[in-house]
Amino acid sequence: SSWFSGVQMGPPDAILGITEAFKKDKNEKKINLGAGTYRDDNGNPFVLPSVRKAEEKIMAKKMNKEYAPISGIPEFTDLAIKIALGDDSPNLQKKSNATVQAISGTGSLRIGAAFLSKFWPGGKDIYMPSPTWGNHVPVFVHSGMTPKTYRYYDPKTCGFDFNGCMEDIRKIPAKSVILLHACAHNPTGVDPKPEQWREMCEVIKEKQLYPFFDMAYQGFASGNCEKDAFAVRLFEKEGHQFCLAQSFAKNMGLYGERAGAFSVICQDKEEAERVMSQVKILIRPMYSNPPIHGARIVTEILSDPELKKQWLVDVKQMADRIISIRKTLKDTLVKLGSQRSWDHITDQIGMFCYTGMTPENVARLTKEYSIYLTKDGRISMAGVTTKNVEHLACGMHAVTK
Ligand SMILES: Cc1ncc(COP(=O)(O)O)c(CN[C@](O)(C(=O)O)[C@@H](O)C(=O)O)c1O
Repeated sequence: SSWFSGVQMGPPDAILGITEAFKKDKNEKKINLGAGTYRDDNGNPFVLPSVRKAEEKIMAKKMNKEYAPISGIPEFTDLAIKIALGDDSPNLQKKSNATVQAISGTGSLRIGAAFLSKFWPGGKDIYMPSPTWGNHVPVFVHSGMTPKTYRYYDPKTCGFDFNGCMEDIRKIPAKSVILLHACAHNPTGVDPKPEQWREMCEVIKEKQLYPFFDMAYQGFASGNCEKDAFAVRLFEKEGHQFCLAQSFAKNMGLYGERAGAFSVICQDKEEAERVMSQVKILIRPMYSNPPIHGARIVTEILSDPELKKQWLVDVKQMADRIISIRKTLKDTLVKLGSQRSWDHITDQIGMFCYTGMTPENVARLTKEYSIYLTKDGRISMAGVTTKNVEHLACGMHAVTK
């Protein structure tokens, strides 16, 4: 027998495996609503004009291919944390942030999980919203932390279970870590309202909990970077120390470039320097130093006022298409005579719509209509276009009436 005869075949990834199945389907009316990757109204991947311009500028500079520092390209990390916290951030003035470049959002979360697993002084439980992004659990489990949940989604309204959420947060033991989606919650598309964020901010401080923000959609949710960073900036203003995972995969369309950043907002500059030194010690044996091209693109865009202006147009264009196709989908379901309420399709925000469809509904949609989505009924709205929305609405109406 061979060395690895004991290795079992593992299941396909719940999200990325959908695309594999979609590719095998021969039906020309097939629709892929699985992975959270933006598509234009012709169903094609979208490279932002601001990204193309930034790449031209980078090529013209004929830069070398030297290693980046372990903590990444310094201009990139400065610009990344600045767009998150805003120009007048008190922590940026004090330089009390320890920010490293990471392998996109997943890599930021993974470094954060490894850091907290080793240095968090409290319990190693991390409280996540229920439901949360499928990959959150393995990222923290592989890093030695124990995932727990707090109520977040209300299946009755397909909206936010604010009361349940607050009740559960109040019960979390002091000095626990709580994971918060900064905007565009995945998979539900349900975000707290500003006044609800204020109450959550209060109770998280009162209960001495440590926020870990995952901000993978800044600018992509509402089309406005400031608006989408509301929760992170509120917590900073209210004096929380927290950590933050950022991704430029969606808001700059840099999926495969893997550009992201991980930050720990510390007490002061001296503490940030100690934390930074330990985060670098974690990174070095993981992948030594990060990829340079994506970080250079982000740096070009965020450091050049003209390119940044173009980017804000590009990201708002993506957000606006999602928002408008939500309305088209809902209106088409109503036009087809569906008796169900589909208000949540337009109430929810960001890449995803948590439709409320059951695994049986999903199985029929895939089998009978070649429509591919995750078993939990989540659809990536980016996969919906004016060309396929009719087919999608027909399928959704047929399986839910
Ligand atoms: C909340 C959240 N956090 C972090 C990430 C990581 O993203 P990246 O490492 O590419 O920067 C995603 C991406 N989630 C997906 O959009 C999704 O849920 O389909 C998809 O890209 C994925 O990897 O699953 C996410 O939705």
